[in-house]
Amino acid sequence: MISVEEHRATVAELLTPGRTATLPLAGCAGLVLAHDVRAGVSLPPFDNSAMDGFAVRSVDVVEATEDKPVELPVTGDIPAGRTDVEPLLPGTAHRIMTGAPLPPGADSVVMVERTDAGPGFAGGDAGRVRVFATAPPGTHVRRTGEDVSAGTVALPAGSVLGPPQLGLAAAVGLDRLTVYTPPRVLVVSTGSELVTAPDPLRHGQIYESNSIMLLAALRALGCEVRTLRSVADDVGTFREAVTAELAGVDLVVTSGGVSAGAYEVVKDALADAGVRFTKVAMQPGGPQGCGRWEGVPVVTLPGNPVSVLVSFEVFLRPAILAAMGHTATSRQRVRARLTEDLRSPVGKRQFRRGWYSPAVGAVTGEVGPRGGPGSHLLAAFAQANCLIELPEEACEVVAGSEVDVILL
Ligand SMILES: Nc1nc2c(c(=O)[nH]1)N[C@H]1C(S)=C(S)[C@@H](COP(=O)(O)OP(=O)(O)OC[C@H]3O[C@@H](n4cnc5c(N)ncnc54)[C@H](O)[C@@H]3O)O[C@H]1N2
Ligand code: MOO
Repeated sequence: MISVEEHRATVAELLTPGRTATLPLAGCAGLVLAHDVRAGVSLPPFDNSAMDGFAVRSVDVVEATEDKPVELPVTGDIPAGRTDVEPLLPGTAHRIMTGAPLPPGADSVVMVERTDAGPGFAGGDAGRVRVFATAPPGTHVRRTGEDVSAGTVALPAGSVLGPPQLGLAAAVGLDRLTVYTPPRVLVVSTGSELVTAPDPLRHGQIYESNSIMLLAALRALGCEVRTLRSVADDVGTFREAVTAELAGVDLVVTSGGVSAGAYEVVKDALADAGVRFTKVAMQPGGPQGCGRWEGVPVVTLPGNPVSVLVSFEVFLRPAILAAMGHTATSRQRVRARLTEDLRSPVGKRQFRRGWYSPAVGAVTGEVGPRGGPGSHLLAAFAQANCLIELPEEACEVVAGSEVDVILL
């Protein structure tokens, strides 16, 4: 029997390093940047106005007050996007809009509300403006390079490309980025008892559910997923079905057929072909395997539905995130007070499904189990928002004690 950490490390090794690709920005959301990205332009690229108003020389309005406004002739109009801005002569003002380039000679902006033009430039005399307030140098001016300087690293390698990171890439003039691409995964559910809905069930058959769980979990990480939903417990059939789908696949994930029975199709097909089968000291998810088959990484999960999803959380999710360049690969963990007594097998780490209620003020959060330890209890998992992790040495954990909780 190997430890959770040993198997986690073996699975992680199998999946690194990740592939990279240069993709249009729209295809990069949620992915991780593979190289440093330097800004091709400064942000802002030019000194510009932060307000709708009038570009002035600060010295010209140094005496302006509500009672004694300074009146200036308006000799220019600068909407955003204007590229041929004339210099501002001393003793004059230019109408200027937010984002428009500051005219040479101007060093500040008076917002329109501080003039007789008023909001929307609806009032006053279009040829002249009365300014009611001073505008010391730099007032409402957004300086060139204040946000990013051209040539500097705007986004370091390893950045997770969420909305602000992608916005920044676009703002510095990039249309594509080199990112770690998510693995393309083939999910294979094995079991001669499996039927896919809406076909009718005969006694002894069950509806196949593992592949959709794995598909959802993998897609949530950004993976491309294909599924084989019910491959019979026959070595020849299994090999043929999987081989036919292997082209372009970076990872095969199977469920079922790995324990100690007589029809363990995954074990029988792959044990002599490069996949190592082991027992991990955990519950659920004890029987596990991983290795390469025809050069493609394969991770074999036990068939019980809860075991599948717990195994995904414990082994596959961190390994896939790491292969995608993420450094934060763990779920958020918290300590919480247990609301019920729990029993756990000594020598195995137990992952119980639970419901976590967050801390309120100084009181620690609470967690209660959802369903028993059985790895067939999928309905209970569907009511859970966390896993309660009970260590190998735990045996009886009494209500009120603090336990580790993994937030899903
Ligand atoms: N003698 C022993 N028996 C078992 C052991 C053991 O150590 N010694 N381990 C038990 C544990 S723990 C697990 S977990 C299971 C794992 O068995 P397999 O990986 O071989 O899985 P199967 O037998 O194929 O299936 C187990 C269970 O899950 C259902 N199943 C399978 N695939 C699906 C699917 N795609 N959708 C829905 N349900 C599925 C299947 O019908 C079985 O009920 O072995 C224990 N036995
Ligand atoms: O190891 Mo099994 O996954 O307990 O049901």
